[in-house]
Amino acid sequence: MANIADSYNNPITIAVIGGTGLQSLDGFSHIATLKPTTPWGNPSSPISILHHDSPSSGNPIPIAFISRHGLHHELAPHEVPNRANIAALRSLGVRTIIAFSAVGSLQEKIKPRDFVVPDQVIDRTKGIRPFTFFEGGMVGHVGFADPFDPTLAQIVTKCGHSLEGEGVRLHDKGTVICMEGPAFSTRAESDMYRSWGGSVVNMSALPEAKLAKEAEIAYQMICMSTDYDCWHDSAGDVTVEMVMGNMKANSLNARRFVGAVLNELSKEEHEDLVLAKHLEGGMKFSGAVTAPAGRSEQAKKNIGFLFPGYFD
Ligand SMILES: CSC[C@H]1O[C@H](OP(=O)(O)O)[C@H](O)[C@@H]1O
Ligand SMILES: Nc1ncnc2[nH]cnc12
Repeated sequence: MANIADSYNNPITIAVIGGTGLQSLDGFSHIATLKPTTPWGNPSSPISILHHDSPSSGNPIPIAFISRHGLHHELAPHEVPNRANIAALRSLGVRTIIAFSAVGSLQEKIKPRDFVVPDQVIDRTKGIRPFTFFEGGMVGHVGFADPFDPTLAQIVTKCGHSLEGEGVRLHDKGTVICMEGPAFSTRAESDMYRSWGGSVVNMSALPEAKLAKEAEIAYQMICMSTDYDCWHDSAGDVTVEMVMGNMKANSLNARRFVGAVLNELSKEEHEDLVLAKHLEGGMKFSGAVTAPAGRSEQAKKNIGFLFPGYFD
């Protein structure tokens, strides 16, 4: 086996966060394994740096990969260190994240193994997960009307559609209900989410998407339906076996989907998007409200890790 380095000296702009059943990304050269630490602790897993050969330039593009629930799925949804994950990725240079999630379907037309590129989210977490970088002496309010990045979404949906007919079915909009878990929903909750217009349900979209937004990172989740939760008359109530079974059966398509997105993002024409130029400076110029005299030393240190030099 080739030597895997423990450092990587060039900036890495694109990351993939893998969820249930997607704890690694095969088919890429594994160049380095990094173990960064942040003011918010350590990420869910060591960060694998993978080289992806850009089909347009032929040059290798580095991709950072984190396994959301740890290398062996040892972290429950409410235990995922989301702030450490996002801060560690940002500190490596990451400005674009493709996040993968196994979800329950709330609509008949979203069948198990279908993919959904959501454009909205409803928060049903219970406030027990740390959900912001801006606290303890530095207040900030980020716009969250579009929780996912609309331009990145266009690229992701185009890539997904290009795989259709090869076993991939894609829905290019949808509302994710992010529930607390780890227990699955009651039938009354599942019916309520359907009445709200929810498309799919998971336990991971938040605060991940919110923290990425605060960190000025373009973020899009790709969901793969694994079950009909517990509202469906004949499909049977969701179980872990159902989720894992469908994830495993369709993992090749999930990996092909992610690979197609990485191929597209590595094109020069997307350079500004991948660097999230459209988000750059948002927190500095309009997000943070605390006047210099009110900022605590600790908050300055923490926010300085995320945005070196922004608030000096
Ligand atoms: C194992 S079933 C519930 C679990 O699956 C999803 O994980 P992820 O979003 O990381 O793919 C869901 O959000 C729950 O955490
Ligand atoms: N039914 C469900 N509810 C919440 N998270 C899920 N992940 C996969 N299926 C799910």
